[in-house]
Amino acid sequence: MSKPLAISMGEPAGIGPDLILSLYARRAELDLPPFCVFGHVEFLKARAQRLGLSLDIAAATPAEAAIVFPSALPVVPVEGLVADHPGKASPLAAHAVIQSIAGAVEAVLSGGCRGLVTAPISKASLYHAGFKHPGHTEFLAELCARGGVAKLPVMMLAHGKLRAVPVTIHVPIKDVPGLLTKELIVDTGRIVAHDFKQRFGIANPRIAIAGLNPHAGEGGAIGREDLEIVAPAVAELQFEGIEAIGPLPADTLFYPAHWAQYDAVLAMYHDQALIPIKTVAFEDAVNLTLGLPIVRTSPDHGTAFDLAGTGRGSDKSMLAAIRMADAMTAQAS
Ligand SMILES: NC(=O)c1ccc[n+]([C@@H]2O[C@H](COP(=O)([O-])OP(=O)(O)OC[C@H]3O[C@@H](n4cnc5c(N)ncnc54)[C@H](O)[C@@H]3O)[C@@H](O)[C@H]2O)c1
Ligand SMILES: N[C@H](C(=O)O)[C@H](O)COP(=O)(O)O
Repeated sequence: MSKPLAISMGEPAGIGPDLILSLYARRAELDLPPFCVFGHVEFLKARAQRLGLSLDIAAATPAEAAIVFPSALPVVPVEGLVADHPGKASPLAAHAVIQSIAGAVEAVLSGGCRGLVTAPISKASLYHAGFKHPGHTEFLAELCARGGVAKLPVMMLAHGKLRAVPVTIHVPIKDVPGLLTKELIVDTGRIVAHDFKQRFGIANPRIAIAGLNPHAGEGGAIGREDLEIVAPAVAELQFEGIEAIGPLPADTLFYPAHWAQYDAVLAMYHDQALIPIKTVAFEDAVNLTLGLPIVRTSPDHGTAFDLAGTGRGSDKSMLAAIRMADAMTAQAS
């Protein structure tokens, strides 16, 4: 019997539980691999009823999940309070949201599950409850840390061959130039090269590296970071044998004939990477974390509070996240 994927339930007031339930309802038609949700049985039953989905939902351990999956949605119970109030996020749910992620990660690290798919969290609600991490990406690095030392987590959004990696992630835009260092770009490029080889079978990925400033600084006339930080990082990666190209002007990097020459684009900040891919592939792109000892995928969208509990949200990106995690961990099933 194959090992299940672990799915964290995400923000209970958001769209994540809806997508998990609607995909589970179509498991046979979609030929889905077995998965278990780290969450609350009663909450998921209430949401399924609200959505008009007639499903069996049962508490299970990861070891039982693959057997239970054909007849009932397996739920690994987590601690904490969760109520079915779509669109109305409460910091009271934060403990359960965090326990869901932590439990799912532990199940993958211990070998009970083969990969992690996370449903969207409400970052503002978690911050309000004292959560210290900017998002999943950074929290996962801490959960996977060995010997107290967390590795650099790398965010990548992917749709087909279009893959974009922000070097700085969840930070204020005013802080980006100060946080951008040659070492950070080189470390990110190394992790991308390593994980492409290990997880995607691409031995020598071509990595385009965007400039920070308009026109990649125009020879230093429009900001010096491209000359003094990005270009030396590209040179260092090339010296190490990694096919890095740049700094390239970011505004023209994402027209199809351009990015299609590369396996990944390293962008200097969050929106430089995410706007192009969410613009062309919002319903289909997947968010992955590289640099971890586990496979983690997620849909590319957030909690969509305006759609939670309505059944009108698209489950395509969540489906793509499950399929990608399944494909990346097939050998472990
Ligand atoms: N992986 C994650 O955990 C993750 C990812 C992105 C955003 N977020 C969080 O989600 C919250 C809301 O963020 P936001 O409003 O910027 O982005 P959002 O993606 O939740 O919503 C943006 C717009 O896209 C629509 N949308 C989102 N998902 C959809 C779907 N599946 N089908 C149809 N339409 C959909 C929404 O209705 C809304 O109009 C924030 O707290 C943010 O931090 C979490
Ligand atoms: N930056 C991501 C996005 O907009 O899609 C999102 O915030 C998710 O980040 P985490 O996976 O770190 O929660």
